[in-house]
Amino acid sequence: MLIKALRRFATLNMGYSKRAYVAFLAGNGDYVKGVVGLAKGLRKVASKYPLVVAILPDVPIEHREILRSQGCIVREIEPIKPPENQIQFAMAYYVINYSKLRIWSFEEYSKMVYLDADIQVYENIDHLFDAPDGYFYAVMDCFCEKTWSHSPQYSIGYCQQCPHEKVTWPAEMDSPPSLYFNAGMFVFEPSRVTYESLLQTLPTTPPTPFAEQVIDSLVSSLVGARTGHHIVEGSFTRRLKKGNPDFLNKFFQHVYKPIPLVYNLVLAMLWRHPDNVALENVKVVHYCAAGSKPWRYTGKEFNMDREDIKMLVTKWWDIYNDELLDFKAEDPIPEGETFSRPSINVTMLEHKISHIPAPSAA
Ligand SMILES: O=c1ccn([C@@H]2O[C@H](COP(=O)(O)OP(=O)(O)O[C@H]3O[C@H](CO)[C@H](O)[C@H](O)[C@H]3O)[C@@H](O)[C@H]2O)c(=O)[nH]1
Ligand SMILES: O[C@H]1[C@H](O)[C@@H](O)[C@H](O)[C@@H](O)[C@H]1O
Ligand SMILES: [Mn+2]
Repeated sequence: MLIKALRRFATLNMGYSKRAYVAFLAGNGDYVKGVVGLAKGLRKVASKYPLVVAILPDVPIEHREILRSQGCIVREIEPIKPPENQIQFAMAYYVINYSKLRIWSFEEYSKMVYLDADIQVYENIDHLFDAPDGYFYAVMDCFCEKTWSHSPQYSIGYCQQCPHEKVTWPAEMDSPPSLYFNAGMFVFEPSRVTYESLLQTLPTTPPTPFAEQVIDSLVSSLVGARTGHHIVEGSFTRRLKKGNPDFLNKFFQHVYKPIPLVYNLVLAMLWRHPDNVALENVKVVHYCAAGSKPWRYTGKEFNMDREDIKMLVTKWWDIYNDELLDFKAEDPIPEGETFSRPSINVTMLEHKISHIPAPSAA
């Protein structure tokens, strides 16, 4: 009896101590290449933890097989369809991203690092798992690109990456918006309670254009600052003027801890805030700028002919094409991954990641 109970405790405890990276894949398009590249990249930097891929039912069997053959743990998830009012506001392209919320239900893992399929990891980041529990860690976003033209931040030229030197937040617009993270990479703790709360909060959350991560053409006309359109006052427009955060940003607002941008280099930082970026220190690159997905890269889009971009695209392909990085039968079976104790001192890590990076120290 006692032995049985102890065994059960040990199993539960082992389950609790599991850690993994997690990516998200939808559709039958070419994003599967991104996930394959990511799996190989994580192998190259000798990550100790497996890559779980949360896939929607529309991912074809052949793509699932490719992922398994690359050592990924494939987990099908049910799509999450946001309420109608949110679909009409969110950019269609991002609507599938609500399904990402399912990863909070992966409770057999105590901590996970989410990575978009258009991310590559160039240096080992396993130490992120040792960050103190109870927070949501991610990198602060940049508001300078056209994709942000719907936002009040963009309309007045304000960016949290250089809040003081360029534009200050106008007093008539209340307090400045809270820190906003890019949801392409984050460290989180799966939990049923959080998961249920996320799903329950979703229908009551005001619609936003970056879907799970705010606002579209109607909204930008409501904001009106740039277009000169009439602003209809109301609680909705007041929220917009403050910078209505997208769903995850709003949900985790009070536990969000910014980490240095080396953990998620949003490519536009290279031309929007070059002083903040020391490319040689960057560990994780997010190919999110228009035209930068390595598997679709042509070099023709705006800024895509830059030398640093060409170098980063080549670097991605080198990993993707490297057969030595393919998963081999003798490689450890990822499902068994657990950990025993933190590999680095937690206090050191806390110090390392809990500050907002100074512009020159990125
Ligand atoms: O056809 C597709 C399109 C997207 N995706 C998945 O969805 C992710 C998000 O798409 P992109 O990477 O193309 O988009 P961005 O990087 O511009 O998106 C950012 O904003 C989004 C808002 O919904 C999400 O928060 C996303 O994680 C964040 O990085 C992809 O990485 C990929 O994992 C697919 O699997 N198939
Ligand atoms: O948060 C946003 C979002 O991820 C967009 O898709 C990307 O194009 C932007 O550059 C980024 O700031
Ligand atoms: Mn992305």
